[in-house]
Amino acid sequence: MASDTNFIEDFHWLMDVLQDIDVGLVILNREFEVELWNSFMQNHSARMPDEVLGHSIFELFPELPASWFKRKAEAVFVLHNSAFTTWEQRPYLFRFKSYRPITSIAEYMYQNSTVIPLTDTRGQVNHICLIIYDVTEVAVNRLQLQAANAKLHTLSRTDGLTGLLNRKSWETELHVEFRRFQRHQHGSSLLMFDIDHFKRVNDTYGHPTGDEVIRRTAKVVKDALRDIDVAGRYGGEEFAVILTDTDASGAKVVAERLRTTIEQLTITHEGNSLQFTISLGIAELNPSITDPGAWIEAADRALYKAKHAGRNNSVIFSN
Ligand SMILES: Nc1nc2c(ncn2[C@@H]2O[C@H](COP(=O)(O)OP(=O)(O)OP(=O)(O)O)[C@@H](O)[C@H]2O)c(=O)[nH]1
Repeated sequence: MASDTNFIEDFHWLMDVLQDIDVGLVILNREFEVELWNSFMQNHSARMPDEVLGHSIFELFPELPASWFKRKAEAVFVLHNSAFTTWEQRPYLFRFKSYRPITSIAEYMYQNSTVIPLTDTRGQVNHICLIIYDVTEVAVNRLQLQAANAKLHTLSRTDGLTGLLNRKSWETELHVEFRRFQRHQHGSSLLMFDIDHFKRVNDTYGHPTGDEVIRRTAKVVKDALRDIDVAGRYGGEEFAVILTDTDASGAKVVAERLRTTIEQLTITHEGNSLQFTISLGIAELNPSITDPGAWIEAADRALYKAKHAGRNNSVIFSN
């Protein structure tokens, strides 16, 4: 008799603990009807046990992917092994709102979950227990770190003033394009251009206006190019563009479009109003260009010719 009383007391204590524990506990039968619903589940779903007990979990929570969950649960019923799902595989099983203050960026509670088999006195598994862990803090920290790393990666590749690729990452792209040419021998051209008499812009209007001229030039480049073209800020007021699948005559069309757009641009900055021009050099890749450095040199030589021919024009490289 005493041991019966102890057993009942132990059982009640155990139930109290399970009710109040800070993880979600749900017991389901073979029909996926809820047989236990602890206070964690109650609080986060705002559904009382009498609303859920005896009802199918899929009818109660349509967001729970039924066929996926049944497959997972079936393995637990049959093999008697536990199954684990992380928030990275599925952010949540139950769409509970996230209330934690530090996690304002998480609208919903991120969850890990385990499904464990419940063996009866005959050694059979006719019930499973679904355990839900709130891992919102871990998930949000991880996601913030990933976002910060992605941002850092982008920042390390781009030029702060213009948002174009910086010289180092642009040169990496040039090497990639050069290797692609060696394999496929497709047409590919390099455009290098430089703002004419830029020193005068700085000297006349000041450095901030000079910076604005560089920024606006970069914007013209971004607006004028196709997504596959790769533009970079090569130096102070020098820009470089890889025009993929473009021969010299195609590159000349792009160059002239850039040149005339910039020629027609009027920049107004800090009370200054000014116009400016650019000079461009074009070099189409051909088998006599044996490395990326020689390709840049060819475009640079064409640019030099454009400068010496009076500026505000574009020149195609020829030996
Ligand atoms: N405002 C500003 N000026 C820069 C920046 N980077 C380089 N410069 C200036 O750009 C000027 C380049 O002058 P030069 O190389 O003599 O060429 P230029 O005056 O454009 O003359 P040409 O190229 O021969 O037409 C220098 O005065 C640099 O100080 C920058 O980020 N911002």
